[in-house]
Amino acid sequence: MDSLSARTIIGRAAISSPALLPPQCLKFSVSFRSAAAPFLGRSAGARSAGVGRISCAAVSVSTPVGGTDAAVSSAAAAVASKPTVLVSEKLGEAGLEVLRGFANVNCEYNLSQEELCAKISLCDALIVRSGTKVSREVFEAAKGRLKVVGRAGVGIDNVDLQAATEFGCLVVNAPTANTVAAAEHGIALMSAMARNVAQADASMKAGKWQRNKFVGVSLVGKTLAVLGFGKVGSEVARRAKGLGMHVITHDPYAPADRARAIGVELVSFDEAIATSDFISLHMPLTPTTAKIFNDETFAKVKKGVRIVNVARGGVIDEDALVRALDNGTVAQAALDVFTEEPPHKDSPLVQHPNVTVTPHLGASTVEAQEGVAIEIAEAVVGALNGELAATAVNAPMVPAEVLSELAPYVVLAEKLGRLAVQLVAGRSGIKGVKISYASARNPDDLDTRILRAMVTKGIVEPVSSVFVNLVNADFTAKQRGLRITEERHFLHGGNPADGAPLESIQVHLSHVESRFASALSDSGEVRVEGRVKDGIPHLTHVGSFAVDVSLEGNLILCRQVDQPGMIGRVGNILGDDNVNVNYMSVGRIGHGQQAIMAIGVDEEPSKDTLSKIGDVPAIQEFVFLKL
Ligand SMILES: NC(=O)c1ccc[n+]([C@@H]2O[C@H](COP(=O)([O-])OP(=O)(O)OC[C@H]3O[C@@H](n4cnc5c(N)ncnc54)[C@H](O)[C@@H]3O)[C@@H](O)[C@H]2O)c1
Ligand SMILES: O=C(O)[C@H](O)COP(=O)(O)O
Repeated sequence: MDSLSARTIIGRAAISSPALLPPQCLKFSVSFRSAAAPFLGRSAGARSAGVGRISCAAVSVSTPVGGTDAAVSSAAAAVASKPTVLVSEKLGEAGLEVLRGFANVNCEYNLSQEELCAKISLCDALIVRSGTKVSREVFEAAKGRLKVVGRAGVGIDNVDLQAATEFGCLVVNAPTANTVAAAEHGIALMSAMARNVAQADASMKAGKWQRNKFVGVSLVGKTLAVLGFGKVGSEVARRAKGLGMHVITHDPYAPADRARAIGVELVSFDEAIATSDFISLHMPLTPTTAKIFNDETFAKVKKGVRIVNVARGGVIDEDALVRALDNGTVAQAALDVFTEEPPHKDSPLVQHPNVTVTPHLGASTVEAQEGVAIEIAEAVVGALNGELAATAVNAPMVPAEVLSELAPYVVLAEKLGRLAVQLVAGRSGIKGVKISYASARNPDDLDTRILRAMVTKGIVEPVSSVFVNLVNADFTAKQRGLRITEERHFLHGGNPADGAPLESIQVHLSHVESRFASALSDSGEVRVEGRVKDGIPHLTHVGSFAVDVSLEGNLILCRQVDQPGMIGRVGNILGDDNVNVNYMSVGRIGHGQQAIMAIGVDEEPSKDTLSKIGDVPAIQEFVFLKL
């Protein structure tokens, strides 16, 4: 019988029958449902470690042959006071040591989904890598006991965050410790691909000596496009420069000076893919980057390009890549990640002679795994102790009454952040963010932490793999070089007791270029303002223009010369594409002068429909924004 499938009772140890076990190793299991306070609470006895030997197999205690009942129950009490952590994938020893100093640790690898569900209600924390699916069923099966899921790595696409939040379970990750390992693997794959190392190795092991067949290409002097200039991408760029490559990068949200600092030029996506000999992918998998490499993109690359992917399989349409390899558009590919992992063994991509593959090894170095293990173990222990986790990825913590009052403003703040970031032109980068709140409340009575966090979330999430909440918002902003300032405008004359907590929120992004020039204020910053009307967030200003559109669905902003018939023309174009308009407003400078039309739409218009809107002669500029 293993320790986690043993009978559980709350608050005291349930000792399994000695008759079923060797007398030297009595096993028992306990539940800590009461040990964790509301937010993962502080478990008082958790640090007072043990009587007896507590092994990696969690709640396993040895007692000498003939040990007294008192000794057994004393050991039981010590174990009962510790939380239980299930580690479901291989974790570095140093991290296990940190965990063992605090908790009963159970390492059980390769669990099926059913086995994981069967054990989880006996665990306070679960630590995984990318191979364990922490689905809604797992949270349901935990029956409220699971307090923390620790992801020993960056990507948390294998954890159902929505379910975690619903079940009050904090999710933490280890975002930095495997950066260098991933970058090194990218460089290793690029070099191995260019020199046919894997193919030549297989050929020799098959008894052949094919020197002419495996002539490679050189890296020196070649152009490498790094797509995604975050933690891993910038380390790849640095290393590639050391190999004598000309490195360019595309990252719509990376500050230009960070790229300049290491001698890398920021270019547009089309320029990057059209001019490079090698492409290395380092962006997160988001709705925008999903299948960003597809038939259309491959048609624009330099013929014979070589592609490396150590990011996420889903950023490439794998069928399109096979076609591009077959017709020579792409000469070679080196892939560490796949849409489905593991991929089918007969996958035409994996079996393609011009493709080099590794089974998601980017983070798999001894050093990275030790680093990740320590990082995640400390985060999990801190969280079980009720401390704020800097790498938390879900679960905002705000008193219920504050949350309920601010609820519609929380939505407004996130949507304003989302709008603002989408209005920024590709290459200008974002550094300064100013949030202005107008309110009749005494500034001391207004807790804006969650609003600031939500603006940060709106700005960061659409463009990265980072998940932002109240816990990690400031940390994330700082890490990404965002300087967020807040300003409060006290509205005299209002009655704070009767009124809403806020009149309006403005988000300003300074020193950026905009995709929609009208979003720039007189002082040259992207500016959007919103209010809550009847509980619904509305956009009320874009740049210097007043508009009024509810922030639901998606948004089209058009600047045009004020003239009759514009609403009808654009409405008809959208109607022809079955796109439902849910809200529309026009704000203008003066009669017959410039005006801005803000159109809320339920569906996403096709490219063709958007270009028809752009073709309306009176429309000077327009932009489609996802809320
Ligand atoms: N293979 C592995 O084992 C392994 C290891 C570590 C990380 N990863 C993956 O690598 C990726 C990058 O990780 P990171 O830690 O550098 O993340 P990061 O958040 O530091 O960097 C991602 C960068 O991509 C940029 N970006 C977002 N949308 C983009 C777009 N449309 N085009 C170009 N750039 C865009 C962001 O601005 C950001 O700078 C993630 O997908 C991560 O899961 C894989
Ligand atoms: O997102 C990550 O950190 C990497 O993809 C590594 O995943 P792994 O921990 O399963 O190796």
